[in-house]
Amino acid sequence: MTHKVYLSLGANIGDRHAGIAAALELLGETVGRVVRRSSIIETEPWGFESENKFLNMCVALETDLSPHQLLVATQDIERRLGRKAKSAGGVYADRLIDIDILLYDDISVSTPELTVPHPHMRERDFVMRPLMEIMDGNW
Ligand SMILES: Nc1ncnc2c1ncn2[C@@H]1O[C@H](COP(=O)(O)OP(=O)(O)OP(=O)(O)O)[C@@H](O)[C@H]1O
Ligand SMILES: Nc1nc2c(c(=O)[nH]1)N=C(CO)CN2
Repeated sequence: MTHKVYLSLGANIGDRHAGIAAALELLGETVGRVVRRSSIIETEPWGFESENKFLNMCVALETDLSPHQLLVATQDIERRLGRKAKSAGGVYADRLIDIDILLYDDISVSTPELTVPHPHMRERDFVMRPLMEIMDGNW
């Protein structure tokens, strides 16, 4: 059974374009087919102070993974690309790559590890601008 998912990608340190390109490649290998990708935008850090601007984009994929399998896969990609610490308690930090699960079909998930739709997506311009570019009106 194939599911449609929307992800947000962000990077604000290192070679940001290379980080995003590597994440897209690994998503294609381990998650599923990338069916749409937004343009890449440069954005000011949101929710924390840093002099390092982000590159952000959104992608739509078709996947056979369950929501939790998808979270494990995206976190594995973050680790493989050198991301060290996870955020805790809403305190953000610079990151080589961040992959957030925005939407998974039309379902809601609410577990300690995973909340879908992503709880902060609507208030984040760096998510909504690229997402609107690639949404096909089914949400
Ligand atoms: N929809 C989701 N997508 C990705 N991670 C999620 C989601 N819902 C809950 N999480 C949890 O959030 C934890 C923190 O993830 P991370 O460090 O990437 O947060 P963040 O991206 O800095 O902050 P935010 O969650 O506000 O975007 C993860 O370990 C994961 O279990
Ligand atoms: N501009 C921008 N700001 C952020 C971002 C991000 O991807 N882009 N991610 C965060 C934690 O998920 C916190 N702040």
